[in-house]
Amino acid sequence: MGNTICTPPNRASTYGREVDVKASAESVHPMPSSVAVTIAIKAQLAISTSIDNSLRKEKFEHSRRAKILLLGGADAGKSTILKQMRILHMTGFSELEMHSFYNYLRFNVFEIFHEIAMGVQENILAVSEDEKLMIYRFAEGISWFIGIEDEIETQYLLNFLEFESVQTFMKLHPNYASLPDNAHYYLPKLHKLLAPEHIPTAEDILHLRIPTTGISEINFEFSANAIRLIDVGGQRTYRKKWIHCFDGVAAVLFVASLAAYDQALEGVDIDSKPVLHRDLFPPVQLSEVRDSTNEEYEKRVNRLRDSVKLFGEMLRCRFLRSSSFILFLNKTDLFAKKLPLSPLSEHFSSYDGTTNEQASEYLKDQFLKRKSKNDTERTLYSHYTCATDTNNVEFVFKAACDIVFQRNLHTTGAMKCVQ
Ligand SMILES: Nc1nc2c(ncn2[C@@H]2O[C@H](COP(=O)(O)OP(=O)(O)OP(=O)(O)O)[C@@H](O)[C@H]2O)c(=O)[nH]1
Ligand SMILES: [Mg+2]
Repeated sequence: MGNTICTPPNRASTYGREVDVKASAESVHPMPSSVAVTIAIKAQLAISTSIDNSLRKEKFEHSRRAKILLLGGADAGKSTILKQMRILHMTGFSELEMHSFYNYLRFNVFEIFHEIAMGVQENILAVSEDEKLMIYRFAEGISWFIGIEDEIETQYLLNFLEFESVQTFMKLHPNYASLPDNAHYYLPKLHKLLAPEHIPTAEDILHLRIPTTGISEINFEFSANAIRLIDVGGQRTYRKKWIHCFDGVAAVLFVASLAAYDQALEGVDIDSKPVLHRDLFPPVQLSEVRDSTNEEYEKRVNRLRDSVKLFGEMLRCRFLRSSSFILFLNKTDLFAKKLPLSPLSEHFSSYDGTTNEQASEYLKDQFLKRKSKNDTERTLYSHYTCATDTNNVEFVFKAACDIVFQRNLHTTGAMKCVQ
């Protein structure tokens, strides 16, 4: 995904060049071997000095950069924030990248339809035989689509949305818990998105769901500060890699999705080939999560509880003790949409509020109270964010940087509430 990763100069290839210099010098001007050796040693020394200088320069560049780490559970919005930084403070996406995102976009659309098909199968009984067959196929996964021409495939996709059962389901469950969050953005503009000539726009790319599996970083300048922003994969299997980034961290931006309060951890935890992966591990069904009264079970499967727990673990991590912690309570747009239809009290039994603001404050408290009483040195800051909204991210990132760089602490607007 075109992340800028700084790699040190390649010593092997440079040494390779040294051999060439020696060989070509000898072939053009044959000379006594002792003179040739002296020249070769001098050339080698010059190359070595130049490598050392560039390594020193790079080390200096890195050391003057503030290292900011994006942490948080899967699907929280970390990579979306990194993409926003590329749009805001770098050159955005190249045309080539824009093109390459088209296939991801189609995958994401399949993923949405797969989830809808699973929901229809479970909740809607009376459908015609034709519809039943198609819904069964989409619920099955993507494999039967392989080999079908793009045009026919697009027709299948567009027809699917017209099915009465699908429309009824979407009306009854517009915020079905395992429906991917980007469904609200992609579904209304499906005709346009699936057209073969369509080149994904920056907004389309911001809504893509591509789980991060490794560690990526970008370097950029912001308000006279040099920043090194690092993004990691939030799925549990990838968290063991995080430790490699914990050295010299100026700040942790911990991203948590507020909209995850009714989502099951296992159900939404997907791999880079989401549909195929789900064939092997079917999602935890919505009814299972809702009906659960066992707190231990809820803890195990609720995505937001997992995020709260993870936040506590990061706060206690000894390598991050001197890092600032800024909590991004993300996906405020989806949270506001789903709250009236999926009450918070059904998932967090101690919640007894009624408004959007009370619900978001309650969830914020769940995070903030994870800070140990002995941790008196650090102040926790939090923001409500919508990572797909470029203006909002620009604002909160600036506020976060003010905190990180110890400036304008009193005017950051931290703890801003959801509107
Ligand atoms: N509507 C909405 N969608 C969001 C928001 N933030 C992120 N998303 C979407 O949520 C999905 C997941 O976002 P990512 O940025 O890939 O999540 P991540 O934290 O990097 O996930 P991992 O790489 O698995 O750790 C994408 O489809 C994003 O477009 C938000 O504030 N609002
Ligand atoms: Mg990511």
